[in-house]
Amino acid sequence: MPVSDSVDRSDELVADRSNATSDRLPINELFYSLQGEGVLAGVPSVFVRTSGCNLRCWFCDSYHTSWEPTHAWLGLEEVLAEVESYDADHVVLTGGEPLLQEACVDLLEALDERGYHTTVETNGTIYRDAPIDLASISPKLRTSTPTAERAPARATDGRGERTPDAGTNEWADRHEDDRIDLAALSALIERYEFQLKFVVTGDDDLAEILALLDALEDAADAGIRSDDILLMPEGANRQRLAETRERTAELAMEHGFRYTPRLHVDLWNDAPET
Ligand SMILES: C[S@@+](CC[C@H](N)C(=O)[O-])C[C@H]1O[C@@H](n2cnc3c(N)ncnc32)[C@H](O)[C@@H]1O
Ligand SMILES: Nc1nc2[nH]cc(C(=O)O)c2c(=O)[nH]1
Ligand code: SF4
Ligand SMILES: [Mg+2]
Repeated sequence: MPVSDSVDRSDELVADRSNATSDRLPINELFYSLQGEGVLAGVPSVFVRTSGCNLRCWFCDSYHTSWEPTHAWLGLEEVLAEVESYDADHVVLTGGEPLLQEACVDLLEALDERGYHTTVETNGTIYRDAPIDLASISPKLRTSTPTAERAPARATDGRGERTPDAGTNEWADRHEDDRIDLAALSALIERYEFQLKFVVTGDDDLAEILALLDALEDAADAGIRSDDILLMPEGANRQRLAETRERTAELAMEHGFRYTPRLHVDLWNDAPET
């Protein structure tokens, strides 16, 4: 279900409380696929993708929810009806940053009441109290921060007009300031079953991952097992994944962490709604 029918200024999606507190959600896409990442990789799932993000990773594979957010505002009942039209037990709420949206709590409660297993894909900067079966947390490392050299990439099919420097200067500082929130991360891992899924661009990321895990273990009243930590190769398309996946797998083995593939990219490259 392609629902990207309008373009909002990103600030409005992050800051507009009147929308955020309504029972409507800015939906960028809603589709049925296989969970492509993490401990539930391979599980048939309905994906509900909200628009709007408080960060701007240069590599974001969901450009139209972050750098140039597009969406339709759908009521809770409309979202539920669409979800229920698929024969699936698992729902993945993602974005953009889904936990920006206050209405996501009502959606998660309604999904829980209907017996769905819910995964929330989040960058870990926002905590909300909701029936979440798996908090799939992907804290952003400093190599995610946009710079003049690392600007948002164009999809291989040429979708979207992506000017290489779109918003880079404005967002670089904001992204760097906001990407790690130890209090939010602690609250998430204390309250929910979780996985910590790090996007790996190269060897330099590991020192930061290890330091963050140390800081989080000190801050949170929850244990972190190596099984909870997943390294995922950076790559929005097959070509890029081919460059990053082998080294990411080696790093996972060196440190006793899990490796997660990006099954949907292997299967469908960077096609929308997959
Ligand atoms: C688009 S994000 C939406 C959820 C949330 N904003 C987040 O970042 O976790 C969904 C997942 O895709 C990952 N991701 C985004 N772009 C990627 C890329 N180029 N390569 C690998 N993973 C990527 C994110 O780290 C996250 O785990
Ligand atoms: N198939 C598939 N699996 C996914 N797992 C997490 C995704 C996301 O964008 O959050 C995602 C996605 O976009 N597609
Ligand atoms: S936090 Fe998630 S949605 Fe936001 S820019 Fe980064 S990868 Fe994209
Ligand atoms: Mg995705």
